[in-house]
Amino acid sequence: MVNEMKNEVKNEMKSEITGESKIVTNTTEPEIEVKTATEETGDIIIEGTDIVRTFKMGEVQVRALRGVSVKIRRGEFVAIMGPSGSGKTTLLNQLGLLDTPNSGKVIIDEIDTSRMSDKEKGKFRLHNLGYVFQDYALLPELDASENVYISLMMQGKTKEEYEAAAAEILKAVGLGDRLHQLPSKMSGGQQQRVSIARALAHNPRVLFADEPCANLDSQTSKEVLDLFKKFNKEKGQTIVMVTHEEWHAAYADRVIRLRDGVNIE
Ligand SMILES: Nc1ncnc2c1ncn2[C@@H]1O[C@H](COP(=O)(O)OP(=O)(O)OP(=O)(O)O)[C@@H](O)[C@H]1O
Repeated sequence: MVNEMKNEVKNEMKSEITGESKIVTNTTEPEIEVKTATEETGDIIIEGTDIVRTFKMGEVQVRALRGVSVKIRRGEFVAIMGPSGSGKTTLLNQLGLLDTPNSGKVIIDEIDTSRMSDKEKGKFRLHNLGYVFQDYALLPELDASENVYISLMMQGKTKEEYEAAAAEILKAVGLGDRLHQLPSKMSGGQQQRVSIARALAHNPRVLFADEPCANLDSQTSKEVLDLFKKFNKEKGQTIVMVTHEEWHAAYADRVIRLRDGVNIE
């Protein structure tokens, strides 16, 4: 069953990665100012410099990012915040190598990713980065464990290794008793936990989360954010999370705020 799903998974991952399914209606041109990382010389894991991303929509050019520079330190929990259309997802996608900027650089762990081919980027993402999306992006035909270990299979781990790793991380997110449950039998919060387990199973250098609580009620959102905080504090997991909820900022060490031409920090 899992083997049969591999191609489908690859295609789904591809469309997730390319953002092909995203519907974009906002054609305004936001101006952006960013509360950039501090001048501290801590251990920088991500350095984005002068990132420009422009989208063409027919005759209209949407300048989503107008030269954004950010530094994120290893072990930091950073929230990217700002009003709708201010470029939060676009910035996350550049930092997470899900999209390519028109100009500017993204350096991850001293690796200049602008020199990578698409294939190299794909491999880098698979082995080094983890993603959580607002719609969970789980494969409905696979149970929790299979959803988690499919990317470990693709990385070439043995059956013993990937089954053990999936069980361990699902236990860590509080789903140790639901390894073989299908997503359709789970609540939204539980599905998001599976997707967090999937994102963390290979110990990524950075976890990227795009509005992970957008479809969850406040209590479940709190549980998901508590989980992020736990992995951040206990494992030193670097997390970059897009959110528009002000109360989520309290979970982050720092906020990168995008706003139409105004730095409100
Ligand atoms: N693929 C695309 N094609 C055309 N325009 C796009 C595309 N992606 C984003 N944009 C535009 O770029 C700008 C920034 O979009 P982005 O999704 O990054 O903002 P956001 O801050 O994440 O917004 P929201 O909070 O509503 O998700 C918007 O004007 C948006 O319409």
